[in-house]
Amino acid sequence: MRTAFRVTGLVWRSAPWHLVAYVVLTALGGLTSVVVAWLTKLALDRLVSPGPVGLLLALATGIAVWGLVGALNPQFGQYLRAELDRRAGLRAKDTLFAAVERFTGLSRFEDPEFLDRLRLAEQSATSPGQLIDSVLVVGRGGVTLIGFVGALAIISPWFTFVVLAAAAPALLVELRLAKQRTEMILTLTPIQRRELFYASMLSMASAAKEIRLFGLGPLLRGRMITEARRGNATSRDMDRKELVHHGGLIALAGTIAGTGLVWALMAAGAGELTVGDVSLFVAATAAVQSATSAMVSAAARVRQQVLLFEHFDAVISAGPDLPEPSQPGEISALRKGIELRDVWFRYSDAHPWVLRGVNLFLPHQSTVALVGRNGGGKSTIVKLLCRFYDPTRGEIRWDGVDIRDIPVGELRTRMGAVFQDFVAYDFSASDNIAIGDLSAIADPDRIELAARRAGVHDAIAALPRGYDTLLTRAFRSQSDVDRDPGVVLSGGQWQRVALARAFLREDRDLVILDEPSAGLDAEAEHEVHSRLREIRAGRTSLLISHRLGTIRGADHIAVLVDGLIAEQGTHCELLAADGDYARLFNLQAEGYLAVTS
Ligand SMILES: Nc1ncnc2c1ncn2[C@@H]1O[C@H](COP(=O)(O)OP(=O)(O)OP(=O)(O)O)[C@@H](O)[C@H]1O
Repeated sequence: MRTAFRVTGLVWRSAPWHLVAYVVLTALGGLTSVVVAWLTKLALDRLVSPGPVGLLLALATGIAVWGLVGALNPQFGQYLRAELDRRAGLRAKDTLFAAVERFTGLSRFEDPEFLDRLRLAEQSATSPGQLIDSVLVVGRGGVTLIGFVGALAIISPWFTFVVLAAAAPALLVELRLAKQRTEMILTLTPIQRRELFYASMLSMASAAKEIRLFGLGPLLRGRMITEARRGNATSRDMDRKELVHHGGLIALAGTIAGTGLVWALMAAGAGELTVGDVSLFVAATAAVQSATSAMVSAAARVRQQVLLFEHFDAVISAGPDLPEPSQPGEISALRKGIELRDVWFRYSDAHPWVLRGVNLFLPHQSTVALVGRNGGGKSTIVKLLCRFYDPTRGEIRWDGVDIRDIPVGELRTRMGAVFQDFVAYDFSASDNIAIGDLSAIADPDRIELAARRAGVHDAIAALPRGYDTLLTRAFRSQSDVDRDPGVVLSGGQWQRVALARAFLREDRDLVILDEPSAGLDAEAEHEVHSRLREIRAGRTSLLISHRLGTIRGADHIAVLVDGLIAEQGTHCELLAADGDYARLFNLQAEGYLAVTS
């Protein structure tokens, strides 16, 4: 009931007048058949024993008018129902994704159960009007039922009882089916998500190269079809169950109606019923049966929709994924530095340890470079600094304050970052740069300056519509004037767009650069690193790069081995120590020497 009220509240807030109109229309819909049946009975009786013509005319007009109301009702109802869904669906979607936005960490997006639930929530958010509709069908059925049960009871009380009693097993059967259908939807959700994944891979430009070169099409298509078959088998089972049960219920209703008709005709033949009574009996039996069956299946649908809507409710009322500070501390401009103190981390209890007691200090206004093997945990440290996860053990302190005690939004406004796996959005070039700082979205000068500093201005200026060019070929511009297709940037150009985002945030207290020059040619790398030195000058920064030549100028270099900082110092100190860093550095240097010799 609580969920049903919440949905009603949502629909009411989204479209109150449409809801009122829909309720009135539904009630009228329920009344129409009762009124028409009674008027028909009276008109037929009048025909058999003629009276004043005026009365017959009034009855005939009444039947015609109510018949017209009955015919138009579904059309208006359909429009109102669709409008309710559109308006309430919009609000529900907004509410749902606003709730998703409130999850500040990443763990929920890596939890298949949560993702299944989110999909169910999305599905129920698309048509919250369905639940209202089903409730109203129950109400409309109620109105029809009351109207006809009276008529039927006058003609035959025992038969009324039989017709109504037949609805009880139907209700039980429908409720059971609704429960099973809900369970089926839960089973189907992960199957459908996988099927959707394969289908999107098959139509995604970014995957098209490998799919074609490696001949992956049949594999992906085969897997997609396997999932679709699995889904079909699950829903087929359910459909068969419904067929059997509904078939049984319809056979029962038909038998009762047929028996009733035989009795009514025999009674009319014996003079116990009038022709009008027979007409009313037939109409009442059909109406009571269809109203009870509609009510019963609508009641079952209400139950199913409530169960599904509970997933929507669960997502929008889910607590924070990262604990919020009970007494949030103030975050001020960084003055001393950021310290990782005995930080241990694993992605979940089922995952191995990635960090095993990292101690690292990022002093104010200096650059710390982090190096280590692939999978060593460097990007994980970045994610912890941004508080996408909390350390499993240990703490990270911002000028001595645990970052868990600082509101996460404020912490993040103090940071700029180029992530190793930055996102190439299907937006215009201008918007793609403004991603770095949305306050620049309407400031073309700031965007251009950032692009110039990242060395990508000339490339963007040369595009068909300059900064307004879409950086994707999956969509067309929405402008009526311009139907130019978008363009695809090269990997290195994208890398520079990501750098331009960082330039927009260069005034932040902490700048994180995770492989910022990956994909750049040697000249560009050299140029970009000299520009990055500009960003880093006088700021606190963390630089991650596998090209050790680009980090030798860092104030401090830390080497991450087996989840621990194995050595740290300046480039010269580490070379002198002749440890891991010296070995890796010499290995790379030898590679360059070998080419030149
Ligand atoms: N979201 C995640 N869930 C589970 N394990 C993860 C996740 N992200 C990373 N890992 C694991 O954590 C370990 C460290 O990964 P991380 O990306 O931090 O390494 P890295 O040092 O940045 O590597 P690279 O030099 O290749 O970029 C790897 O074993 C990786 O498989």
